[in-house]
Amino acid sequence: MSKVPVMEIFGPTIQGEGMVIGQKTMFVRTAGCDYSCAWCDSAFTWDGSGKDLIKQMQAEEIWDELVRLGGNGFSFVTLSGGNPALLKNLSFLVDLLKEKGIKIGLETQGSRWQDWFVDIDELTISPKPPSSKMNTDFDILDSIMQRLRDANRSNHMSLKVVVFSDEDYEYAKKVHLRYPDVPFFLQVGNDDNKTIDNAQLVQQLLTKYEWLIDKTMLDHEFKNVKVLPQLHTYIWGNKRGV
Ligand SMILES: C[S@@+](CC[C@H](N)C(=O)[O-])C[C@H]1O[C@@H](n2cnc3c(N)ncnc32)[C@H](O)[C@@H]1O
Ligand SMILES: Nc1nc2[nH]cc(C(=O)O)c2c(=O)[nH]1
Ligand code: SF4
Ligand SMILES: [Mg+2]
Repeated sequence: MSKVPVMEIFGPTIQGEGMVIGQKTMFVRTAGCDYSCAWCDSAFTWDGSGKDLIKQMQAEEIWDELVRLGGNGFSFVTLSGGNPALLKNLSFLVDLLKEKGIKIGLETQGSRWQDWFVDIDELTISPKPPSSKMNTDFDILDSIMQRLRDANRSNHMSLKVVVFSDEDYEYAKKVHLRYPDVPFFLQVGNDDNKTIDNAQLVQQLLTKYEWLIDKTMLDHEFKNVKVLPQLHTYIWGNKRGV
């Protein structure tokens, strides 16, 4: 059937990350991931802790929920997870959103390809650095980047690497230099993704943001790059569904 496992639908909120940071958007978060990043801030999508929240939904049901939450006050929907790229059937939702005139964003890590990627307006590929404990399959990543280029999607995609350490930073640079023409974003890692002490979290994140900016500004090999915070964490901390 044409259903997909949905973990949560929320919004309107702002896109807190990457190429369309600040964009008013709704979110559809799918369940399941082929990775298990050490610092995943959405581990409930894959570690079993959120399994009772998973709903198998048709595209029309997802649309109804988006409209129930957002009324006619939204024009952008971001698909995230988990890894939405595990789900061939998301093509039905992508088609429906296009039909409704809604712009679509996607967050994925670059481990899987889906044909519906070419219909995404703002596609973020976020390969994972060493601190995640995941290994990047660069053959797969190369083929995804090539397919997107071949489909003339270069203006609709970007790379985003989350950085927690010097080693992560070097990995990020390697990714950037491998695909130098693709818009590239560095993002501050949140290594305290359980705390409810927002004041302390923000202090910590600001310090790390300054560290990442300082490092990048002194680096002559990293030229055309944007250094961003994970904006929503500076506003809502680790709260879910925002
Ligand atoms: C939860 S993931 C879901 C989409 C997809 N699985 C991916 O990783 O790109 C969405 C984004 O959040 C980032 N992220 C996850 N945990 C984070 C953390 N603790 N600090 C900063 N960014 C994080 C990921 O790197 C990714 O760019
Ligand atoms: N506001 C907000 N922006 C986000 N950008 C990427 C998110 C994600 O979890 O994929 C996310 C999220 O969960 N909330
Ligand atoms: S790839 Fe994304 S959702 Fe999957 S574990 Fe890593 S950060 Fe979490
Ligand atoms: Mg998130």
